Amino acid sequence: MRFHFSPKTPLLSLSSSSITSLCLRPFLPSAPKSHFYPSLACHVSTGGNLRMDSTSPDPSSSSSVSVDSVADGLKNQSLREHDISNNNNNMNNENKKNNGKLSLEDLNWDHSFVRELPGDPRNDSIPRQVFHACYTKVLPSAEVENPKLVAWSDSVADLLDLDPKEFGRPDFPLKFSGASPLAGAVPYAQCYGGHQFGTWAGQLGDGRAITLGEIMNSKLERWELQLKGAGKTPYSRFADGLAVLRSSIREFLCSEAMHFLGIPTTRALCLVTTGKFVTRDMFYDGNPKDEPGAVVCRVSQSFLRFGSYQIHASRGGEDLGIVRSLADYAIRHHFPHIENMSKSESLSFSTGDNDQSVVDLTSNKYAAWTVEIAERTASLVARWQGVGFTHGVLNTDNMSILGLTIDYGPFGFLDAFDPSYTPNVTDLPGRRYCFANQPDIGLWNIAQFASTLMTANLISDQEANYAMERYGTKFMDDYQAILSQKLGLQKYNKQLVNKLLSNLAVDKVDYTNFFRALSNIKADPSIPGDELLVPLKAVLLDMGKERKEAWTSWVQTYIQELVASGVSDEERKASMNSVNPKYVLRNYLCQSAIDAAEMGDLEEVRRLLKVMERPYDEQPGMEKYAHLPPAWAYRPGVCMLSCSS
Ligand SMILES: Nc1ncnc2c1ncn2[C@@H]1O[C@H](COP(=O)(O)OP(=O)(O)OP(=O)(O)O)[C@@H](O)[C@H]1O
Ligand SMILES: [Mg+2]
Repeated sequence: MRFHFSPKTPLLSLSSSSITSLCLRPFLPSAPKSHFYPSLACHVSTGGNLRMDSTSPDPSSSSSVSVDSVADGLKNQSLREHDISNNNNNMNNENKKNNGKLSLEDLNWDHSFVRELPGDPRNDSIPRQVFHACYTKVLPSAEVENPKLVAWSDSVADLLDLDPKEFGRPDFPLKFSGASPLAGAVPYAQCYGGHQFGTWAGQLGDGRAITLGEIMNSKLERWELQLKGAGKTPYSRFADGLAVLRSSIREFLCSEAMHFLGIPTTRALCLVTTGKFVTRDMFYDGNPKDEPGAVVCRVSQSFLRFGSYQIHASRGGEDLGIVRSLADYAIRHHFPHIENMSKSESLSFSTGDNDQSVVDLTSNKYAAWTVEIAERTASLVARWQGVGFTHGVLNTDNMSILGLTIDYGPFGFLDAFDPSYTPNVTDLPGRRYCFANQPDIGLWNIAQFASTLMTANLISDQEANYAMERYGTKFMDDYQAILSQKLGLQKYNKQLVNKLLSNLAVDKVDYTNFFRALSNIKADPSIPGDELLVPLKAVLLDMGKERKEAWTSWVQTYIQELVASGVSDEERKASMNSVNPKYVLRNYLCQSAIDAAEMGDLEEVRRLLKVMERPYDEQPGMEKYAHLPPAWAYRPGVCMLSCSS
């Protein structure tokens, strides 16, 4: 694969044939290629094209759930419920209690971001363009009344060395709704920009997320804490700075579900309700609805995004120096191996077939950094494809430089296999961010990022090309390895995979349940043809003769491959079940938990978290969480969502 990249010519005359071949383009509705590859303009265009849905609070609006019923329901949750010792049967945690575990007051804060990078001299939250600065110090300001803890993650507390007993403190919800300050925090909102749906949108920034600072744990890991939904900042533009319980439950649960699936992601420490209502326009009927407000405390080693760099490059002039400072900052704290890169390491790569030029990554740390970001992104997207995760809004402001899944908005896991699936109604016209396009979009976003660094003179066009090339190679390698593991095979068999994906799409087979059931196939070529589909009968539903024959033929080929691999059925089943989850956070499961929580019953959110913490285990008694979506799941707002939340 060879890309031509120059700041002067529009990028992405790129032929990403090797990626698109895996992207099931043949199954997609036709969308003009140019839609996916608009010209690269981040360093020349400053035109705003904001796509955020606005909110219009309307006091006269009717609401299906009254403020009082929810408030009462939430009030009834006694503090005893939040006592983590009642909830935590894990002996390890029991042993660790008070053994190196810290209270909120004892957390080890550091504030490297505000200390090392330029800040906004103003600290008000009036919406404005913030120039020459990476952040604005602002305090959480969401209105709060009797906030309640909805859910929490023991495993994230563990990352922070936080004593899980702290979740039971009466003032915990006040602190994590932002109503009462957390000792040691220095809150700020980050300035960033981004390409939204392929168009440069100018300054975006943390419009409703407020970072409290970074916590250094006993392993000297740095963890940034951020309250999402904590009120307005200078980056809120025309919106309210708030988040609703519905979207916060989705973000909280999916952050943790993805982590336990083994997919790099930002994490979530806790979710609290604010006790106040927030009005949102519903995309499906255009009516405003009052919903309970909420705040999620997100945790990540860093929330730096591609857009964190783009905004400064787009402004040019002295702000180009900020791109460099931000790159130095990221490398220093999050890519120390690159900082310490030894010249003696052999890191030279040929850039093309003719081999006229060689990229030496040891001579430019920014190039090595770009390549690593490209590879991490490729690896992340490959993992998404493996579990059927569709992000829904892969704008460059939602792309983490650490290769983490970030921003759980209108995401969705595939139920029936459909490469053109997008969970985001805003995306329906072009399906830019549909499941099958994610690998290409990852590359498009890397191209924007690389271009940003070129604009700041940190990398050459050759190095940018090389990073994109590495994206393609890494994606292919990881995707093929993941698909092979899912099939229980040591070697990637392209024909077998292509035929399988085609069959899955034709028959709209449930992606998760299919792979889980597949481990029941025995590597026995003597099984008669009419019995071959028996192990799959729960997942291959309502099939005519022709389709049965297509599947039988595929299973026959598959069995031949299994026999050739020589692995025992038991061993293969165990290894397949360790990569093919039984439980994924299907949108309808989220919705059930949301419906219950909005009525004041918080148990379903907590139960769902527990199930999603062990996605690869059978979990007897929890089988209903692996069921296909019921008919009601197809109502608008459940499997199809909007960005506005
Ligand atoms: N209710 C809101 N109030 C203020 N700003 C908002 C609101 N919703 C979204 N934004 C801002 O709009 C931009 C794009 O929104 P997007 O849906 O990607 O982000 P988000 O879900 O708020 O944030 P994040 O990427 O931090 O998870 C971001 O700058 C975001 O902060
Ligand atoms: Mg976002």
